[in-house]
Amino acid sequence: MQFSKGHGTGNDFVLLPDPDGQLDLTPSIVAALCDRRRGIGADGVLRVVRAAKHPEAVAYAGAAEWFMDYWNADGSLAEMCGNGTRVFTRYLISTGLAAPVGGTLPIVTRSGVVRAEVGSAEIGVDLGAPRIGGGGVATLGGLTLAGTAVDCGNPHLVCVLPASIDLAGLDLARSPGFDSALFPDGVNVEFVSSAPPVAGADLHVLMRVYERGSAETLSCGSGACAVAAVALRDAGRTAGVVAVDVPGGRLTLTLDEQSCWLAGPAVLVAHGEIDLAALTA
Ligand SMILES: N[C@@H](CCC[C@H](N)C(=O)O)C(=O)O
Repeated sequence: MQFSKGHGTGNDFVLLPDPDGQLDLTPSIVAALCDRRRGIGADGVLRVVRAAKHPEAVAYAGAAEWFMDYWNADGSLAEMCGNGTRVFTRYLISTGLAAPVGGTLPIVTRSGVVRAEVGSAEIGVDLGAPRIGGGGVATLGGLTLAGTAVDCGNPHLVCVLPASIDLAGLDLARSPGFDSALFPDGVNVEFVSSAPPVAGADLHVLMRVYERGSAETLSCGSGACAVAAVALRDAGRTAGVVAVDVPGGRLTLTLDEQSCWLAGPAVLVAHGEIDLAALTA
């Protein structure tokens, strides 16, 4: 089976072209593909399938041709993947499967249709306005950290660290604890600290994330949207540009009441063939 490998600020994906929805993709195949020793290795899988050919996307086939069928590294499904939509767009354009019209390309996700905007190096995507919810807590080692629930299509808990806690020193080798009554389907947990001002942004923060289904990753686009929304709220603003530095690079978030543009690099690094039978043997 053909595959490509790509990443957005180090959040990496295996892309599987399956335009007619014929591949019987299973959680165990996804987990094997994402295995960094026995498989290709990735934070998730993006199956590239026509919306008209996938039962979860067919209702949107009039609005967008392609469905990003996103799977986490552990084989679970997620509603949204911000960096995934940007890498998916790069793949569609570079393979000639789609071309932007007026610079934009619509993509179907489990969370509805998002609009990607294609620049030469960067790809931006409008994930829609994040919905800020109530408070929650994350536990990590001996720490109990206050957070804010944010819905970006998928669930997030944004924990802004007190100045006394060093972001780089957090041990994210294991999942943080969270309130499963508040997040019955699990949650992506972001840890945030402030950073000195940078040109072109109203606010600048540092972020690490422990992703539902993928453990700690170098970047999370929807997580960066959630973090930017909380940073703007805490600054008493409803709109603005937030630079979010993740271990894999910089994402730029531009928010107003209606939209959240997530922009950053999206690159394809490999194309090849994988033996699915050997992978799961
Ligand atoms: N890395 C992604 C988010 C992927 C899905 C997430 N792990 C979940 O289960 O919700 C991003 O860039 O948004």
